[in-house]
Amino acid sequence: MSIDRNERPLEAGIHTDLSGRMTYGGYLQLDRLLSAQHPLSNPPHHDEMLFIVQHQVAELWMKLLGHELTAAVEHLRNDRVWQFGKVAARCKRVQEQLTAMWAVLETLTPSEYMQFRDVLGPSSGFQSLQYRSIEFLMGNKNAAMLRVFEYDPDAHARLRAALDAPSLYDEFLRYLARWGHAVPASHVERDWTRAHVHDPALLPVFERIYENTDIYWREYALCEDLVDLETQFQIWRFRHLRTVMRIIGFKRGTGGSSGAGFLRQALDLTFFPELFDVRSVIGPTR
Ligand code: HEM
Ligand SMILES: N[C@@H](CC(=O)c1ccccc1NC=O)C(=O)O
Repeated sequence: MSIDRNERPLEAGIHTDLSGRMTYGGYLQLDRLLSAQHPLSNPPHHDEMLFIVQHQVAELWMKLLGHELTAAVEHLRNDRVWQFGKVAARCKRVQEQLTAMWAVLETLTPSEYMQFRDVLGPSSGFQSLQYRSIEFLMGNKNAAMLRVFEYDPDAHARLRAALDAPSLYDEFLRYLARWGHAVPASHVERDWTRAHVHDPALLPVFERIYENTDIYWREYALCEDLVDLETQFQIWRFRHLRTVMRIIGFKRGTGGSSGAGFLRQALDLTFFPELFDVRSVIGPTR
């Protein structure tokens, strides 16, 4: 019995003749994925691998998040509330992964990072197409961000498409209008390229939902999903800021910004402001 030798025997059914057949590495294209980590420091700095892998993994999770959020918007557009909830639940789990990742990067000391930071030149996460697309998809539109992508016409066109399309919040407000809620017409048809700006006229809509959850339980569940998504997004931004402060303090960013001060301003951006504001006007209900 080979278990005595602390070995697990192969079972007879296990495939060992895999030439010309679908394999693990082939299906996942691991040869491409795992040959895309090239430290630029010379000689290679041990910690640059962490920096590269950390960003690549974040971009992979963002790929899934963008994919799921796009589906979520489509579900809302077609009144598929249950399907929306299912996709939103997955998005939240992905966001948790993205947030938990900061703890890995925080093992990089300030002086280790300074030993290879110069190889980054003017590159910065500020130029992440996927990150900016997700922000646009959620509703933080900002046409000025497109300028950063002028060097790459394909990326520019993709971000432009995200700017032009209704966001998650836009589709949510349109959903509410379709289902009889008093959403002002200015939210049902508008210039989608503009960021949503806080509108007190939306408060009665949400007040009615939050004060009558037994009637509007569908709408309430949707609202709370959006609140979760925004909260998770803000936690990611906050953890990014704290990691940045811990590693480069208040140095300027490689992307040309003031650094921590610039990132802190992002904490004041909001996707679904009325969903937080409504709580200030809710009274006791019986
Ligand atoms: C040593 C680690 C890191 C430092 C020191 C850092 C620093 C910065 C700074 C200073 C900015 C502002 C733009 C600039 O001037 O460069 C920025 C933006 C950004 N970084 Fe990082 N970052 C780090 C890691 C990461 C990681 C792991 C990601 C994940 C993809 C990331 C994603 C972003 C994004 C998306 C922005 C744009 C944020 C916005 O527009 O509000 N960063 N980063
Ligand atoms: N902005 C960072 C550099 C940086 O973190 C970075 C550089 C290249 C690719 C991704 C990056 N991550 C986030 O900004 C810095 O100022 O050190």
